[in-house]
Amino acid sequence: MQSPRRNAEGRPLGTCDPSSSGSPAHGGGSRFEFQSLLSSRMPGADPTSARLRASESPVHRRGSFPLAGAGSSQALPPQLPEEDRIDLNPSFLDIALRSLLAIDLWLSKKLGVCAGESSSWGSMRPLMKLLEISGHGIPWLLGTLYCLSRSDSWAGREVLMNLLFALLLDLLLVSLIKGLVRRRRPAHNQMDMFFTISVDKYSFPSGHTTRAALVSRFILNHLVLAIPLRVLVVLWAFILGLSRVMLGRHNVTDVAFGFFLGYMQYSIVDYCWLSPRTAPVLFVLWNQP
Ligand SMILES: CC(C)=CCC/C(C)=C/COP(=O)(O)O
Repeated sequence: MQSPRRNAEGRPLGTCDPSSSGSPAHGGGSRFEFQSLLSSRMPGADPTSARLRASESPVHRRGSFPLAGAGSSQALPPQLPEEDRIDLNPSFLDIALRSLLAIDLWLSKKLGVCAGESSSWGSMRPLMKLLEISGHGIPWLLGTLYCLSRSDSWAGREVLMNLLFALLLDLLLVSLIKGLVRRRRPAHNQMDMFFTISVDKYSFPSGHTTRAALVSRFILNHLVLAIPLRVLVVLWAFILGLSRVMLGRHNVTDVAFGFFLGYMQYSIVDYCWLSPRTAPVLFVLWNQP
């Protein structure tokens, strides 16, 4: 007759010491059999596979599986780095943020209909890229500098000087936040943007969107425009933001925060408004009509 299989302490599997035998508290019956099967291997018999099992199990990741330490401190699984552990007790805020992130990724993928030539709206891609150029920093900076050099009125120079300040502030803040947050662009994005700087490999926030919100608020406040043109300016900013997601350049939250940041940046510019009275040096330097 075949002899029963034994655990590391020499006890046949399916039995245990008298103090724990059959007690539900100690996991009697078949559950005990499972436990003794584990313990027959774990405490020193095969430390390598014990460690492997420990790292595979989410319970072991918490370092709280009772059998792991049974009888020997050597058998305790190694503590994993914090980021590798599964948090079994997340806070409400944690759950809310993770859900928002999941919705953001899902929606951004769904809306990324011009992300490639073969995408469902791939034929619209050239139009979206035209919109992209309309919100790029280079044409706005060069255009403002050109107008500043051609302006022959104090009022015009003051407005353009502040637009230049706004554009530079925007570049600075967006680069700073992109460098701090370091959120990668969506996986479906093709990195074929014209003239980017190093932080532009990151996506949060959308620089085109901050510029669109900032510039459109600036224009609405400092240019006298007919109503249809004012509507056009707002539409341009909105469609430019949307096109960032459609092109696959950004997630929805990058664009939403971009609108918010651009809007707030205008408030900063308005608060620090440069004029011949507040910044005389700047205006004297540019006083060559
Ligand atoms: C180098 C200059 C002057 C501007 C860079 C403009 C640019 C490529 C920004 C990235 O925008 P998104 O964050 O919307 O992709």
